[in-house]
Order: sequence, then structure tokens, then C-alpha cells
Amino acid sequence: MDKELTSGPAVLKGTCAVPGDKSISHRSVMLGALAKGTTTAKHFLFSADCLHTIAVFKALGVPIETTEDTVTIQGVGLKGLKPPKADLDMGNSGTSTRLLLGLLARQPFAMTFIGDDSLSQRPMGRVLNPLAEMGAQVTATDDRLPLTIQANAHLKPLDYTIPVASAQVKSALIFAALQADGPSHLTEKLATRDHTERMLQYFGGHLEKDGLTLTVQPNQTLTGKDLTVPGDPSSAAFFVAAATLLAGSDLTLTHVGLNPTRTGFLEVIGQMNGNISVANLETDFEPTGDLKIKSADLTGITLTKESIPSVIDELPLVVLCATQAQGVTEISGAEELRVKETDRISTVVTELTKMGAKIEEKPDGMIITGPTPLHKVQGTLNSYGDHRIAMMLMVAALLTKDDFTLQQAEAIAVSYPDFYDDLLKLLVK
Ligand SMILES: O=C(O)C1=C[C@@H](OP(=O)(O)O)[C@@H](O)[C@H](O)C1
Ligand SMILES: C=C(OP(=O)(O)O)C(=O)O
Repeated sequence: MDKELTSGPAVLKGTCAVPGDKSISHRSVMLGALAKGTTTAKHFLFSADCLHTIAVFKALGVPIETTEDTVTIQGVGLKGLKPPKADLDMGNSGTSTRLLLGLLARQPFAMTFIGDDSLSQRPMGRVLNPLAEMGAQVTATDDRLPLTIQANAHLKPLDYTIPVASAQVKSALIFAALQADGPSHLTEKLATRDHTERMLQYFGGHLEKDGLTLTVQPNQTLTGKDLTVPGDPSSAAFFVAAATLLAGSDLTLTHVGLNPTRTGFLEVIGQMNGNISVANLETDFEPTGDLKIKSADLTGITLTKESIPSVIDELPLVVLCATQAQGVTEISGAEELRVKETDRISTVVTELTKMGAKIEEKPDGMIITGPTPLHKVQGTLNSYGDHRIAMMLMVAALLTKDDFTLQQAEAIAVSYPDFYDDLLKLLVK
């Protein structure tokens, strides 16, 4: 579906509560299903990806009810799941697929996972290899979807250093380790988002953490909880970028998740001379706060491997900001971008170059020289079906004097169905 995008000059003013965090919404359904008793997740993200997670657990026999803002899950435990009557459809969601591979690796029945074209090209070996070491049996061609998890009665404990910086792999292995025949030790090379660890403990489970190594004991008892999902910092980032880049903007975003493993974008914008302040800090099972953003003149920055995990989903926006910043921005160690919903190095370079940006593509990143005014394109912009590319381009269009047509704009439904409507509400021309 094409969408006509209106453009500037405009500023962002007012207050917005961004939708619930995608990573936490997925995990609330998963932990809720594994726990004893009832879990309620308020401010749940009803986006396509999270709806796939809900549908999968319903197909596995977990009673789940939804109202406008809340999901209620009646926990059945790992032993209470039922064989599904059809293939489990993961849609476009890497998080659902990878976490559920670990969570479902020891069930007395087989299950087949399917997904859309994009998900069916994404690498699953990063989870399948360590699960195979534990004794899980998964049949797949070229380590991709569709795949079938075979019925399995045992998982061996795992002692494993995770070769890629991936919270999805870590989380899958935590879920599998909970079902192993002894304690497992999982080591990360770089710290990634720790929502699974925090939420497991919030649900009454325990983990030992020693530096970047987690020790996971099997057979833990989890208890259903009531929780409120924080606003998604990765969704907030689109408004942070727009307000920073549109001169005269003054925007407040309320109750945004501020888990330190997710605040890389705020730190990057700060280092680029952005103007963001935090108020009303609160700590529940996750820290949250209100963000106040004013426009600023940005300067270039260097981002290396160590800083990538906490800003991984916001890197397309870092590139957009860098096109408007004074000087050179260099991003390296970000090769993981190539295996997201699209190859996000290639799609960002292609689309922003069409608009006049100066970006050099590298195997593991990009070098951006700014500032360059962005302008009308010959033909259309394309999201290539990637929600984060679609929303980044919607923000990019605001920086020009021209109107645009965006192909496959409906991709935003994956993480933020109302994004364009919310953006228009905050825009003052
Ligand atoms: O664990 C999660 O919820 C996620 C982890 C990240 O993926 P990787 O684990 O592949 O880095 C991130 O890009 C994705 O949007 C959500
Ligand atoms: C990479 C993403 O999600 P997933 O891996 O769950 O598809 C994302 O939301 O940017």
C-alpha cells in the first residue's frame, strides 16, 4: 500500500505517550503463559508482531483475553501447553520466532513454525546451533523458516559463549535452560537488552549474574504478575529524531522505558549535541521516565561495535540525524543490521541517497557526511516492507519542502500501527 506523505516546514509540539514496548509485550505473554496464575499486562503493544505471539500461545492452548489496553493471560506452565492444530505463524517477528524456539524446545509434541517472506530469510542457526548442543531436534532447510521442532523429552545443560550480540539468542537460551537437566552458563560478549532477565525475576524466578555470564537453574516456579508495559524507547526515537531535527520543536514523551540497555539512541543524540532531558524517573520492574526534547544543531559522531547493541533498532534514525549533522559520522561493527527485517544498511543507504544524503556503505556500517539538505525523489520512496525504514522515511520527508509517496507504508503495523496519525497530531505547520 502506498502512502502520500506531507512535508515541512513544521515543528513538533505537545505531549505524546508512545505505545508499549515491543520486546516487553512479547515477553509478558511468554512469561505469563509459563507462570502459575493470572498475568495482566497493561499498555500492551497491539501491533502485528505481538499479536502473532498472542495467537501462537492461544494455538498452544493458553487462555488469553484482550481488552483495548490490556492482555490477560492464564498461565498453564511448560507442562500445560497443548499440541497446536496448525502451523505456528510468526508473521514478520524475529523475536517471537527465536524466543519460542528456546521456550518450546522440550515439548512432547512436534510443531512447525512458518513466517512471512522476510522472516523466512532471517538466520535461525544462531539459536538452532546451541539448542542442538542441548539435544533439541529441529529440522530446517539452511537454518531458516519453515522449521519443525520435533517432540523431545530432555535438554542437556549448556555452557555457551554467544557469538553474536543478540538478546533474542540469549533469551531463547534462558528459556531452554529453564527446562534443562542441570544448571546452564550463558556468556555474552557484549551486553544486550536484559528484559528477559528482569522479567523472569519479577515473575519470581532467579538468575545469577557474574559480569557477562548468567547461570540459569532449571525447574523454577514462576508466578503470574500484574504489570504495566513501559512506552517503547525504539518508537519514541522517531519523535526524538523529528523534534531534534525540526527547528523550534518542543516535545514531551511520557512514561518511556529507560532500561540502560535500550537508551543508546538518547545517549547518541546527546553526544551529537542534542537537547534531551529526563524527568519523573520511576523504577518498577523496568525504569521509566518522561523525555523533553528540543530542537538542536547536531554534530557528527563515531559509533563502534561496543555501543551498537543499545542502539541497534534506532541506527536508521542515527543515519538520518547524521545527514543533518555538521561533519562526518562513522558507524562500524553494525553488521547485524544486514539480517533484520531488511538489510538495513542497504535500504537506508538506497533511500536516503535518493533524497540527497551522502552515505558511504561499508560491510559493517556507514560513513555519513553532513549536513546535506534532503529533497524530492524521482518516483517513490520504499520501505521494502520494513517498519523501521518506513517510519524513518516518514520523518525524513518532514525535513524537505516536498511531498512523497512511500511504498509499503503499511509495514509500520509491525511495531507502531498509529505512528503516522500520532506524528501528524504533534506537527504544527
Ligand atoms: O530481544 C528482543 O526483543 C529484540 C532484540 C534485538 O534483536 P537481536 O537479538 O537479533 O539483536 C532487536 O533488534 C529486536 O527488535 C528485539
Ligand atoms: C528487528 C526487529 O524485530 P524482530 O527481530 O523481532 O523482527 C525490530 O523491531 O526492529
